[in-house]
Amino acid sequence: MQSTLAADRIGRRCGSPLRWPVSLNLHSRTERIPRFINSIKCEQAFSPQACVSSGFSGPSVPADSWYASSTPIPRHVESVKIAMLEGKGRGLVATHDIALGEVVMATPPLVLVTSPLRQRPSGELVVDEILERKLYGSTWFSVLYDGSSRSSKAEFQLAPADALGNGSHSLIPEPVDVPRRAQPPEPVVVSMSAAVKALAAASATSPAKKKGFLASRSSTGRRGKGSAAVTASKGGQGSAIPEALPLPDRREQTRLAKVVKFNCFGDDTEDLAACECRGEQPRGHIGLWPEFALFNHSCAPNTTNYVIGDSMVVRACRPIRTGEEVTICYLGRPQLLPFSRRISILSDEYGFECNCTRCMAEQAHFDKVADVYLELFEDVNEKLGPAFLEARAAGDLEAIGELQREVQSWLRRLYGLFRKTLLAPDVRHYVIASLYDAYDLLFSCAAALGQGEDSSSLQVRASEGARLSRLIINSAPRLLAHAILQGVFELSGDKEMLPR
Ligand SMILES: C[S@@+](CC[C@H](N)C(=O)[O-])C[C@H]1O[C@@H](n2cnc3c(N)ncnc32)[C@H](O)[C@@H]1O
Repeated sequence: MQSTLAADRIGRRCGSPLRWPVSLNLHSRTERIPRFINSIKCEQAFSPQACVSSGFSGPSVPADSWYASSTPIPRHVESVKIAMLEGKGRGLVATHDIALGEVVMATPPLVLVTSPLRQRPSGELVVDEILERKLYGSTWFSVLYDGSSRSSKAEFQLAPADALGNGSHSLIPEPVDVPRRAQPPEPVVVSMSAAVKALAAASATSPAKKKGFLASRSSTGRRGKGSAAVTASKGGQGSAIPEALPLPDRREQTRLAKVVKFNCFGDDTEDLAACECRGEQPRGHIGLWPEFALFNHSCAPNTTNYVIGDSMVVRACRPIRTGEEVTICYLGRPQLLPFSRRISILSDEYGFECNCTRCMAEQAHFDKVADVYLELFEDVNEKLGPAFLEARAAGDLEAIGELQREVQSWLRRLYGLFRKTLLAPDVRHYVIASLYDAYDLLFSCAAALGQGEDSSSLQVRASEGARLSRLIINSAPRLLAHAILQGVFELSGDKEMLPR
């Protein structure tokens, strides 16, 4: 969930694609968006209406208004309810059949720290805001997961949206036996300079805070990076929080920091297409959306999520049946890492062994292709990718051609193995998703060499897949491997991706 905190380290430790930001190697995300949207929807203008008619709208939420102006997004939590799930603590399950593209949840933050595009503020700022604004008085902090199994057993239910009025936000979970209604707290926005001052004052008077869980993780050097703004509720229980609420003791502060670590969500950008429609500048952000924090993880999730305005919006990316668990992916970009890397991140950073269908499928067949696959992955990210960037900067077309041939030969070897080992199609698709960087590199080589779209050469066929993948990444920054696969294999056709 705290992709911000994890991702910084993942890049260094695993040599993940974050080291070589493939998705930024040709254009920035913002620059690419209109280009790829145009390429797929040339018959439709890119407008709020186009968004709505192309599947952005959910039947139960009037989503068209979300994209027309920078109006607040109404809270929507009715499609899911809390359930106890074996081995996972609590999770969210569908209360009705959910269609592809339907809004599963739209929920406001308890606290949100924003920054300029492609800068993610540190999670420590979230902790600081919680302390500074006395948000620790919110009932949420007594029920959200804090790393202890006890916390994942706390029973409560989501307050119905209609009880709170249209456009208002509950920051209060409903205890199971004692239904409670609360007035929504008014959000406040403070400038970063105020937040930084408060931070300095608080750290001077409260040494304990520095020792908090996140404080010990400040080696990422992201704390306070760039200018940022903070949106927070005035108090987790609205006016119910007494002004004189004492600062939590050191132990409780450490626990609060853990709640932030396990439940915060951060990204480099908000949804670019939605921002364009709403006339807003996309921002980097990190925040705590308590209702959203109840989703468990899957490496092949059935939803995608992104921030519009200040709200976290979750949409189904495949049909979901009543009672089925609704999942998100905690990994962000590392979702395209090979299985062995993913499970170690989830275990190290999030404290659980992932046994989602994708991990199980890959685990069962992985040994058949593991060596070649991991070698290729390393080679592309550690050697060939950086070499391409260098060659392109130097205008060395010969070197680019050489790199292109090298990636092609890697892929031929791997596909040869696929054929020999009769890898199950679903596993093969998952493995190919993790080869996104290799395809992206082929596309980049082809583009740098000025190779045309009409050629039937491998690199151009591969580039189609890579372009589709990019399209999906751009329109849903929380990228989904299975969505990419759907795009690549259903639109291009599976065979098109095979080297000949
Ligand atoms: C943001 S919380 C999700 C909600 C949490 N299950 C609860 O009871 O509050 C993240 C934590 O949920 C658990 N979790 C999430 N996805 C899981 C999965 N696929 N398998 C096992 N545990 C999972 C892990 O303990 C993880 O650190």
